[in-house]
Amino acid sequence: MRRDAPAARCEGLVRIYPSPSGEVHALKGVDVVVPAGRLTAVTGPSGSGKSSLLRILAAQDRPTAGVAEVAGTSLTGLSARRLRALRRREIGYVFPRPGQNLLPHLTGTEHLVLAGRLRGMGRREAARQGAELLDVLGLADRAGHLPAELSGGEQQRLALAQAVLGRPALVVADEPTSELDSATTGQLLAAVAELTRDGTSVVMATHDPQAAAAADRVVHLRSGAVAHEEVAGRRLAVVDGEGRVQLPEEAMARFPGRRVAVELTADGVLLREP
Ligand SMILES: Nc1ncnc2c1ncn2[C@@H]1O[C@H](COP(=O)(O)OP(=O)(O)OP(=O)(O)O)[C@@H](O)[C@H]1O
Repeated sequence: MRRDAPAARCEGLVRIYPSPSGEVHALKGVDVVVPAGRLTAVTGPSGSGKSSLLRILAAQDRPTAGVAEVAGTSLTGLSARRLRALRRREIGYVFPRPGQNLLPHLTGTEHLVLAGRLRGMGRREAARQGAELLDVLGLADRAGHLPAELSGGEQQRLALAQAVLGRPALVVADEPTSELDSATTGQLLAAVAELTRDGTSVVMATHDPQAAAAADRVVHLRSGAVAHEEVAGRRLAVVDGEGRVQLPEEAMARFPGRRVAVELTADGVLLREP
């Protein structure tokens, strides 16, 4: 994969779930770029579509409409077999609960050897890279331990090592710090920062302000659409391909009649109450 290209991107992503009480429009045309070698956080209230977006980027689900690409490959047109192969090679996934990521009867090293084998690596190479990763993530002295002998934070760092082994194009983490306290969250985020410095691309859903603050880019969802992004401390509204922008909630209050007069000025675009 070209490391200057984005690790993943999606455009006009729509996900509609059928349900007995009617359709649920979880994603309503989402455009997101996940830059390579960076941590991108996806935030937003409960039900705003974070997991729906991440499941599609992780090739675990298909969109109803729109484009999703990982490492330059469109996920939408792939057969189930090719999607599975891409997922195995190019995507690492971390679940929210430490126990969901690990098998109770495998040691740290055995988890990493298995992850490497699934990515097509030889046992010896997987063990070598696994040992390197455990060292980077501060788990070298836990290599022979079973998950039950690790703390929640250590389990999540092992899950991260497992997701990163073999350098997939994208690591997707759904609320990986949700069950960790502030100190162990800090250790996990430091581990993520170490990995992104080394070129790993991570997209992480989170409710945790500490985790969002550690990200290079924050994509904030509201009701299935991108409300705004934060890059280098600046809040940016997102204009989609059709020219739609979500106004900040504070700005919505200015337009109770839901109609605006749009004026192009020398230095921008002005929205006024008509
Ligand atoms: N399989 C499904 N079938 C029907 N509706 C679903 C399904 N999965 C999610 N939804 C609905 O889609 C919307 C978005 O859900 P999603 O899980 O993506 O939100 P979220 O931002 O990750 O929420 P949370 O922070 O609570 O995990 C919600 O209204 C949810 O109830």
